[in-house]
Amino acid sequence: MSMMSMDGIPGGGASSNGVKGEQSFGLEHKIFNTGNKALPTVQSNGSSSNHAPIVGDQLGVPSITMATGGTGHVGNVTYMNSGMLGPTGFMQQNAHPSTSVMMQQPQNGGVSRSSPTEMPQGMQTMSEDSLEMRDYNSGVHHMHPHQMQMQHHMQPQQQYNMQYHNHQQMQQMQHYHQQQQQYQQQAQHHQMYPPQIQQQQPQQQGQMQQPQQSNQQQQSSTTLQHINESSNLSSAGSISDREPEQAGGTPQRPTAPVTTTTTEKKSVRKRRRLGPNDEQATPKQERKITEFMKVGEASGSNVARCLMTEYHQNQGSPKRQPQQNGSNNYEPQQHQQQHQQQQQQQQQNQMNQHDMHNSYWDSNSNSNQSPPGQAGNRMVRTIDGETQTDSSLSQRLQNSNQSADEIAKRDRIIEDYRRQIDDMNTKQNAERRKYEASKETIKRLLIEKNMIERTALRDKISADSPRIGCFKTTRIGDSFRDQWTDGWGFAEIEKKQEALATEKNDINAAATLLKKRKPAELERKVDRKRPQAVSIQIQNDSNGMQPSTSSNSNGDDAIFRRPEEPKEIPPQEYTELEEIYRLRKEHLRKEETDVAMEKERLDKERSLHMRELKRIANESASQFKEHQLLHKRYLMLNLLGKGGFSEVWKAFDIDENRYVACKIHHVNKDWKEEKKANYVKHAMREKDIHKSLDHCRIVKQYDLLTIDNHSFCTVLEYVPGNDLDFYLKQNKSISEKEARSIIMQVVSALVYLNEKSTPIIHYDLKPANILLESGHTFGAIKITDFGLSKIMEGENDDHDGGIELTSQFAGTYWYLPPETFIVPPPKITCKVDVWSIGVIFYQCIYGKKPFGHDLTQQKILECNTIINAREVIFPNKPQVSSLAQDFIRRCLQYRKEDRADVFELARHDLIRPKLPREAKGSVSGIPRSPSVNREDDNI
Ligand SMILES: Nc1ncnc2c1ncn2[C@@H]1O[C@H](COP(=O)(O)OP(=O)(O)OP(=O)(O)O)[C@@H](O)[C@H]1O
Repeated sequence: MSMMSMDGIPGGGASSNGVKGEQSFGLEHKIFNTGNKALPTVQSNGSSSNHAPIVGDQLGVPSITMATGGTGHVGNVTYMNSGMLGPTGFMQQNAHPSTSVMMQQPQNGGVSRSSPTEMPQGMQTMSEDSLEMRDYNSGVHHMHPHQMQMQHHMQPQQQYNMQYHNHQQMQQMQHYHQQQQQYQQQAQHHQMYPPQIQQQQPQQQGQMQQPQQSNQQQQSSTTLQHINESSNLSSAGSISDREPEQAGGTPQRPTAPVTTTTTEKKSVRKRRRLGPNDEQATPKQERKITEFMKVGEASGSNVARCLMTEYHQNQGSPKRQPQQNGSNNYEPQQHQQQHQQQQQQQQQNQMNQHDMHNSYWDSNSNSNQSPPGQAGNRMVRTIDGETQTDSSLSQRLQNSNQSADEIAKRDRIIEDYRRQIDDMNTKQNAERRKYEASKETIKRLLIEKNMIERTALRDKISADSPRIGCFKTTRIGDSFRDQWTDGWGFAEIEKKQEALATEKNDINAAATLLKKRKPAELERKVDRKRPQAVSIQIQNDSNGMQPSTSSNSNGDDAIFRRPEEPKEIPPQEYTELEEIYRLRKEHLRKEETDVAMEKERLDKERSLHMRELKRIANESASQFKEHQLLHKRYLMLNLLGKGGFSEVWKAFDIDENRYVACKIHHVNKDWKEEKKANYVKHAMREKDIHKSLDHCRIVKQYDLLTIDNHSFCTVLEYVPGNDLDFYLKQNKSISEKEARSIIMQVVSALVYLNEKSTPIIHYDLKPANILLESGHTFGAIKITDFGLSKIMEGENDDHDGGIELTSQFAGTYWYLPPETFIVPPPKITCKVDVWSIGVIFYQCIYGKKPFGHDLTQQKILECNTIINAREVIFPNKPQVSSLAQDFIRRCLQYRKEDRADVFELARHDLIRPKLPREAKGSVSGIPRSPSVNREDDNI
């Protein structure tokens, strides 16, 4: 935290009403900047030589501490948080964080009481002579920032030195007096020149101010001319180290010229920075100046501003200029107004002074009595020996000049900042335009891509329809219905199958006949033990003797006669034919398998095709088919599916650059209000529950939007693959390993739901709500659809406890446990989901549901199928491990009290993490499932 302080700034002598500053006062202003607001507090304590407290703001912005003082009295003005314009109208300035500035302006030889011991160590060590850099042509000080910074550190040293060399300075005053008389004449001449500094802001002065301006220009010109002509300050003055109470109203005048020694030169060099009014301060007048300062707070006194301006001139980087109300906004116009006011007040003051030209800067003087001052910081002071007013006026002129420089400099800096801000705004706007344009481009490309995909899909559907089939609207009774009609693909397969069947029959027949014509020797070889009668029969057959079917055989009966038995063929021929028929049968079997597989593929294609046709029909009927942009963010791409009261769209989140699934809930306009309210209630509950969930096996819910009076949308994580239901419809069943992998993940999600402070029952676990990320069953899954889920709020989730089942008979019956069908329903627990897991596992492995597989929901209800589902029966095929069967059995326990809970499932040997053999049963405190023998695990 840095601090800047100005000690010894004259307070009373420079008052705007012309009262000479003989007062001693202590004044402390503090502005505690809280964010953008500076809260001024004014303390007038009358203390002398009060160094401003080192106060810093917590925001790392330098605080400015200014101390104004009369003779030996210092009024401290502390501004915190880098305000540039304090409550008194003083201009404040940011300091470099490492910069501390102490400026003194002894008043008419008065000496600040700042003691060396009070100075920070670093402030006492700087050389003072090397830092001034003046532009003699312009009369304006230009200092390298580094030099300015060094000056800041130098001032306390000067102050210190002045206190110890006042007596030498007194001796020099006589000499200065003589010089000043010459300078007065020159100054009167220079007064006539227009000030350069005024030319910097001519346009900012109003028309009404023109007369004052010209006057002011004269004043400034004087100062500037002095600066032009003075490289070193010729100063003399009544610099006194008297204590305030000793200081009289009139400063002591030097009595005789004194030859300046080297030591004296140094001392003069040190003291030249004392303010002109230091000695004039008296306790009596302190009150007045205090009042002035108070007035200055309101009006922004000229003197205070001059002092502050001088102070600011020593600062390297004016940055923020708070308004008088304390805000830290950049206000160059405010600067200019202040500048104008300042100039006017200066003119007023200067007009009241009759002998104001007693001092000037002698650019050509190399007088040793005028030590080279530091630019900006050095208070060049000449004293005419007659009045203190002259020197203070001269000082004020200089201050005014410096103030004008500083203001102009600040204006330039502010202008720079403004330009930078404008540039940044322009860049930002350009970036924003680019961003918007890229969003538009992404949107356009996505729509284009989607249109291409849609077209391709529709083309494919159209092309596939004749082969696979399509829905045809047919009249059934009074109504029309879409009925499925298979395409030629199925007919072809049928034909193939028929052809194969015919061929198979032919081969079988031929093979049978061949057997009958089997040569006897082959027969004998094959079956030597064959009974004689059979042998004779064969011989008869081979001789063409037909057994008579009727005793009465005549020509008319010939057509009814049994065909003659084929004659025996030679063994070679028989063997060849037999081989041919056998091979043909084998081939037929292969062909039959191929056709069966083709048929299966076609069936899958058909279910996909049917789903796609339905989807396209729903998509075409949807109000979102035209790539709507919901909430200027979610670009609707294509319909994923339609549920009971909702449709799920694949969308692209333009803000987050990701695909999402937008589930749009529609409230039917024709519903009764009660039903609407109930639906919305459920949807809201789904949203609330889902929103709180964050698990890798649960689809995330990102957002909820209202679309119109009848629909709203939940934005969900998009899962690219199909759901398990569709997969099972396509593949009938999956392997136990794959099923176990899916169940393991579902259990993991359920454990998460049950570990929450208020456990959640999903209540609608089924293959359709298990999404397969990769589209197949050997990848990750995510569960979704919390539309029927329930929170176990305030309920005890033990075996006997549970929550009321408020929505009985909602859900999918094949997957719901018996207790949900009992009327009235008992309390339900998370074991509802455990039952569902058992059904899903069973269905995955065996390709059918354990209870009511072929029944409709309605039938299940009517037949009390689930209420009677007391025991699960496992088919012989496919072979399933006893572990898996045990797992299913634990899930499908009829009584919920006997059923495993989610945590027990997680501990089941089938799915629990496999640990090293030696650690089994002891790690993580998970006991082995007692009813299962791991040796049986043959998965
Ligand atoms: N987050 C998602 N990512 C990808 N597809 C999804 C997502 N959520 C749902 N779907 C798909 O959208 C379709 C419709 O989903 P929805 O949940 O509405 O269907 P449902 O479960 O059959 O209907 P209901 O809600 O009436 O039970 C399904 O095919 C489902 O696979």
